[in-house]
Amino acid sequence: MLENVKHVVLVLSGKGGVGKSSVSVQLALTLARAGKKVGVLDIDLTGPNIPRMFNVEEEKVHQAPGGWIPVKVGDLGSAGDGVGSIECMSLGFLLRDRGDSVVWRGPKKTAMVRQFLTDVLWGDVDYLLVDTPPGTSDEHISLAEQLRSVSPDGAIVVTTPQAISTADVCKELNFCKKVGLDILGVIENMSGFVCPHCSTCTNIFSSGGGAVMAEQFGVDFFGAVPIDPAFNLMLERQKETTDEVGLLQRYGESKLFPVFEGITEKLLAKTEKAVANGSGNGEGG
Ligand SMILES: Nc1ncnc2c1ncn2[C@@H]1O[C@H](COP(=O)(O)OP(=O)(O)OP(=O)(O)O)[C@@H](O)[C@H]1O
Ligand code: SF4
Repeated sequence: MLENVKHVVLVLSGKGGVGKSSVSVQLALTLARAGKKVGVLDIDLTGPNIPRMFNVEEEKVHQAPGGWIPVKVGDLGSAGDGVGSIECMSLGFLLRDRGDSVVWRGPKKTAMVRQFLTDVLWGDVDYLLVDTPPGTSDEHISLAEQLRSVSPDGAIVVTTPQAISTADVCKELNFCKKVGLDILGVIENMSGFVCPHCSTCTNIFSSGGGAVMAEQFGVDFFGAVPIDPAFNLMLERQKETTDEVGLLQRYGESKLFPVFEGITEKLLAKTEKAVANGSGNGEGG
């Protein structure tokens, strides 16, 4: 139920493993630091990573009379005044065994996604980020058509420098056009490597292609995000961390945070301008 959701933003990629889920998580953290109430809907049925990344994989989803109640990410801590909130919903919460994988055929997946879009009791949410399964196949086209029913503000396309040198990104952008999804912006992830010893950022692969490609397609380039092993460690060590410092504050110290602050500013400028012009998520207020 999306009545109280102001903006719906899809996070897409043509290929798996390019960092779609970590981009969704970082957008959520940065938006929450900016005071926004954020929902993350993980419909990546083959690899529902969001619960693990937010360290809520042991949580149970409760069923209320009107639908599922999303799981609140509890350990955000304080990162100053006016901090928002994050809640999430993922197929991962519904699998009996966390190690189970989903080997469903198209119609069953489509039914599950429909249920996820209609039967989750989101409260007042400023931004609902939808982490979608990777790909541009026929199955994804029908999924994207379903997603259009929730009147998204548009899609953020995640790519990597390697993908830019192939036809993958063009395929992704053409896919969005074909299914009538607005592209809010492109993010080039894994663009360079932040050394864990001296913090120097080195371009391992070519970089800058994302910006050039975005220009060629006439879409906005939101930013280039380097690989930072410390970011992975931060997520992995959440269970062992016993100090009072919450996830928002810890992420605020990450080398990737300033990059996502820039990306989030562009997202806010674009989506809030659309509302001012009267073309935001049709479901929300
Ligand atoms: N910029 C980055 N710095 C460090 N690690 C990263 C970065 N981006 C992604 N990763 C790591 O790479 C791995 C794959 O990323 P992620 O799960 O976000 O990709 P995905 O595109 O969502 O994959 P899938 O297609 O399986 O859903 C994860 O372990 C993630 O933490
Ligand atoms: S980036 Fe280069 S100089 Fe810096 S620690 Fe790593 S290897 Fe050494």
